[in-house]
Amino acid sequence: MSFYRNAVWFVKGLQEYTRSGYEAAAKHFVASDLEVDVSGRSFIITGANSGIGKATAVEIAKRGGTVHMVCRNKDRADEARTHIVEQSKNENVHVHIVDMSSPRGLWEFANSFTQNHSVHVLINNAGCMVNQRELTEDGLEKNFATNTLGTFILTTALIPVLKKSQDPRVITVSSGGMLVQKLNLDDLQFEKGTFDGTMAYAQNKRQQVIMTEVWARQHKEIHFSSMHPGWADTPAVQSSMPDFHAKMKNKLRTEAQGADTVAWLAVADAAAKHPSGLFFQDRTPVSTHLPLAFTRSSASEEDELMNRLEQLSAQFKPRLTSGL
Ligand SMILES: NC(=O)c1ccc[n+]([C@@H]2O[C@H](COP(=O)([O-])OP(=O)(O)OC[C@H]3O[C@@H](n4cnc5c(N)ncnc54)[C@H](O)[C@@H]3O)[C@@H](O)[C@H]2O)c1
Repeated sequence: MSFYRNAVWFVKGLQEYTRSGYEAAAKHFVASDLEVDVSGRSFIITGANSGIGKATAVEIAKRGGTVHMVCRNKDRADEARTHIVEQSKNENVHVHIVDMSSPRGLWEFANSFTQNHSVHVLINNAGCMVNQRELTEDGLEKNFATNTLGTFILTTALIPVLKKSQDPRVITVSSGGMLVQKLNLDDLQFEKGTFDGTMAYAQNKRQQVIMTEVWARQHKEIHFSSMHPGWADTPAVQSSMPDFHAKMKNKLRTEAQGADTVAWLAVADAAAKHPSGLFFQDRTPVSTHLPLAFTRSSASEEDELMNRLEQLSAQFKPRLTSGL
């Protein structure tokens, strides 16, 4: 089954996820969708110092939005901030230093952030593909801690404040790679068998899509989406998938092309007209399953995922003053 899924996925990717796939899809885009002014709206973008996150930050800042960059490394974040301000001529770009793989750090960030700022749109963009099984200082597997638990905690912590905003949205940058994985509740932190970083990543990205669907059902006031940026030439692809990058580099999308649907989901009125909870590719909702791939999970399995994440994240929740 995994050979079938991988083969079908790769053929689909060559047609759709490449630069030529983007160019074909872009012929149907409505240019005026992005002709908006989002001054006064506040956007949190995780991993905004690089790749798709940085390109998204530029697009939002150009349209007047206030950008809150959530990044791990201060020097890299400050450098990216300078670039975003230069490109957009918008000074309302702020840096917050947070490690997405640190549950405690995330709870603390969300608590202090919400005491001083509003948020209209959360963009869960930070992500990693760590190819060896590594643990964080809390003993969590690193891909899981960053991609799944980090996304879960930041979103959960911000949902109450998002609900107080006008037209609140949450966009999670997942990956088409998730199409090869079925939710696996037996081994959330990849303790069993031989570790495969690509499959761990794809499993996390499947979990992000499921979280988005469940949140959309639970929180009707907020518009949730997940998305696939296509195959874009970013530092993550260069460092985590060097063979893929070497073979595909002439076919990869630019960072801006990868960011297009993220920005569209974040600012366009047309995006919010779609139902909440869908998975997008090139401004269009697409299936979250390949044909005959048997990757669907049951509602009870999906609830179980959310319960496990809730329990795990609660272990790291400090006593906080604002009652998050
Ligand atoms: N580039 C692609 O082809 C592609 C395809 C599918 C999905 N994606 C997804 O797009 C998103 C952005 O990736 P990219 O390709 O732009 O790569 P990138 O390396 O340029 O960006 C990833 C960002 O996440 C940040 N990050 C990683 N771990 C973090 C942590 N623990 N704490 C805080 N920040 C952390 C990085 O510092 C970086 O800013 C990721 O979620 C990735 O999975 C990318």
